[in-house]
Amino acid sequence: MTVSGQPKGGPGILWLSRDFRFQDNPAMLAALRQGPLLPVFVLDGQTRAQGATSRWRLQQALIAFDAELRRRSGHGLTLLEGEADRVLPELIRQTGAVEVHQSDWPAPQMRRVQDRVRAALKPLGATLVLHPGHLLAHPARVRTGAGGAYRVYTPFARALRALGPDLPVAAVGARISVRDMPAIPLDRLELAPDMARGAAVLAEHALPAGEAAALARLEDFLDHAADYATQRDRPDLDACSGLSEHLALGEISPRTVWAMASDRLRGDAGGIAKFLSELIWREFAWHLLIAFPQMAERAWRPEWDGFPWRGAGPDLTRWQRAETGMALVDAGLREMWVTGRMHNRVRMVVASYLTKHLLTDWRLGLAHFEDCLTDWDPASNAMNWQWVAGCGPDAAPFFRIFNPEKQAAQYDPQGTYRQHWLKGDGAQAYLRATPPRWNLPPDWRESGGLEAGRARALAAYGAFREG
Ligand SMILES: Cc1cc2nc3c(=O)[nH]c(=O)nc-3n(C[C@H](O)[C@H](O)[C@H](O)COP(=O)(O)OP(=O)(O)OC[C@H]3O[C@@H](n4cnc5c(N)ncnc54)[C@H](O)[C@@H]3O)c2cc1C
Repeated sequence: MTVSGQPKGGPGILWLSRDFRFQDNPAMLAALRQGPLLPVFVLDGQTRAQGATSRWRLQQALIAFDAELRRRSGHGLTLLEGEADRVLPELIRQTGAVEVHQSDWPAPQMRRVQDRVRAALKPLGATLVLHPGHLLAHPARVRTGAGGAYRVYTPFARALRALGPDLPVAAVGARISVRDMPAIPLDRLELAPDMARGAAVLAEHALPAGEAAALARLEDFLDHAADYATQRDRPDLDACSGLSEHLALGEISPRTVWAMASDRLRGDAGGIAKFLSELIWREFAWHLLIAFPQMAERAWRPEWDGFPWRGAGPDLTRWQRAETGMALVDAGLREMWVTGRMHNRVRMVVASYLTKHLLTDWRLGLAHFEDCLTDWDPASNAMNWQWVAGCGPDAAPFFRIFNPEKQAAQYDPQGTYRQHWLKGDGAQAYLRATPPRWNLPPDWRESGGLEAGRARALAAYGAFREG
């Protein structure tokens, strides 16, 4: 065993999977204490299994990180292909390093890879050292009185606030020493060749990637956060932070976001306080996923495993193609297809429509979001889908069925958002971005059926309850 933090003379291997940043990055600091930094990204099966859009966004994160690394050191990121439990031991043999440092991404798929890497490093006398960085607080800190996981947001949030999130660590220096290794050139990387919509459309509408963009976005949001609490549910306004994809990839740490937002709390009339409580929702999602790693596959409440969800079929296809005929639902799905983003309020309406009016299995909706979102996050996606479907912890009850028309009237009162995506420039962009084989009509068509869908959902729920 080696003691982390002691210089060994070899390079300090930093195995990146998320957390592409130079601020608040304990794993990078620890690797730098070993010697010159050797930052490695391993293009493995687990990465290729991600949805196409999040792979595309990951590529943007890698490019931005590599550019900043070159600015600070003159050398780039080492990109290698293969399974991490073969690639990393080989790197250990080549370099003589004895530790691999990683910022922990506590997703079940990464846990499996980490276990395999640990086993492969052991015969070489090398170790995998995991560092915090993806969450506000180390998961072991926030426990119930009995030492278990919370199941309800409010007591979880209270406990986290009482303990206080961990503090960010010092930023890495402006100049660092980086070890250059033969690697796949980043400009040859094509992480999402299978993306069903044109990457060009996504590139045109995507937000800038990288740590500098994340910090600028946060600063800008904090300058205008006063109205966040009252306007965050309005998809027609630009009231939200847009930070989720930066957080999903760790281009900024939640601890930095918390610290910078908390500094501005004084004098704020509730906007920033509400924003901090949303950040705790992200933390709660990870808390749940760590406690229940099957959260993306199985209902949190086991009794819901027997609910008669419908599988794939024409309803799902129409939903995926934004052809349901429900204005707010189709507008949201079009927004996601073109930009890789969807407003939170609209996500709830879209998910409710699929799982309730169309009685379709929430896992099919979750998979479509996973394929289409630039901010895909396994914890937030699974928690929210289960929340909407009614089968998760602290979930909205199944009989709470969002009415897309009422939601639209309340949250898009002038119809600007719907107009843009169904008839305006957004509609044109959407039609350009859809595969020709979908053969979509040029004009969006409205359809009815809300009441029938609601009645069918309630009847299915009633029969399910009666057993
Ligand atoms: C069905 C469904 C699926 C979702 N899938 C994802 C996903 O894959 N990835 C993802 O990051 N978010 C997901 N969300 C949560 C939420 O919609 C997005 O985090 C939010 O829209 C991001 O925009 P923003 O950064 O401007 O948010 P802001 O309103 O500015 O909120 C600030 C931050 O708080 C966190 N946050 C806000 N709302 C939620 C929430 N409901 N759950 C968890 N964290 C939240 C995010 O990190 C966000 O960046 C999902 C929501 C629903 C209803």
